[in-house]
Amino acid sequence: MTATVEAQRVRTEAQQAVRFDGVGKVFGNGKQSVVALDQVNLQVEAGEFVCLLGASGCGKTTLLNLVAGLDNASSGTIDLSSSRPAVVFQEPALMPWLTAAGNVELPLRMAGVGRSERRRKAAALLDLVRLGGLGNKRPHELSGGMRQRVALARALASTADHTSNGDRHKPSLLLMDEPFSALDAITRDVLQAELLRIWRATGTAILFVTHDVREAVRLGQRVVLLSSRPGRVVREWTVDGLAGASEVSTVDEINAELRRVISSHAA
Ligand SMILES: Nc1ncnc2c1ncn2[C@@H]1O[C@H](COP(=O)(O)OP(=O)(O)OP(=O)(O)O)[C@@H](O)[C@H]1O
Repeated sequence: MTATVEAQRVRTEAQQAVRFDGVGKVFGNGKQSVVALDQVNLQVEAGEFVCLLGASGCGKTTLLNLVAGLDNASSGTIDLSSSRPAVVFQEPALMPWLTAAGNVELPLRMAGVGRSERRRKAAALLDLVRLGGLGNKRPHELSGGMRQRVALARALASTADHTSNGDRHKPSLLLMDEPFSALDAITRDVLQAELLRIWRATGTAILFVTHDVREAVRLGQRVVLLSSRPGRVVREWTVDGLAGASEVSTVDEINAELRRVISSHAA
């Protein structure tokens, strides 16, 4: 009986990667204060791919920072059931003095993974992002798209359940903050397809911030729209498996809603 309850508890925990209840974030005090987020309610299931969309300054990055533990919420609760989330930023932010493999190994080293295991895992992750054989290159020897692949492999190393500290039942969570927006259109298109392949291969949950409605609909299973400041969830769409005319009409609908949100803020 106890074992069943325990199994149920683990399963329930594993079904959600992160949950926000009434989350608010205020920067500063008094008249100078900025309410970045207000009463955000959102849940990302284990293994789910959610895209967060909103106008510039609506609090998307703030929200990711709260999940990543880079900042604290002013109100509400964030229930993080995943192993330590990893963030992929617009800029890959690799250590220039380390090789690609060295960059991927870094979070493994910090997690206390032994040397030979680190090497093995870093090589496997570089293979996963199709950089097998380039592990000895330094960041300046790689293209922008390749550097972002290394950053993705490093994030996967950081969030993967490779430790023996009891995180075994926890889902992994990847936070991505406009990771492809600095890339040219062709590279972006290729990396979007790669990210979908990697998401399916790893089963990690992804919370992906973007300004780009097409990107959100192409990648996400669910698209969540935040209002302009303060950011609050105004609407969401299930976009899993959309194609052809229904994909086009959903993109149009989300674009119209995004424009409405932006203009209501400007008014
Ligand atoms: N450290 C901070 N101190 C004060 N205000 C901040 C701070 N960080 C963010 N803000 C403000 O909070 C609001 C939300 O910022 P945030 O960067 O989260 O928006 P965003 O949706 O990610 O924007 P963008 O799409 O342009 O990157 C903005 O008005 C911003 O100026």
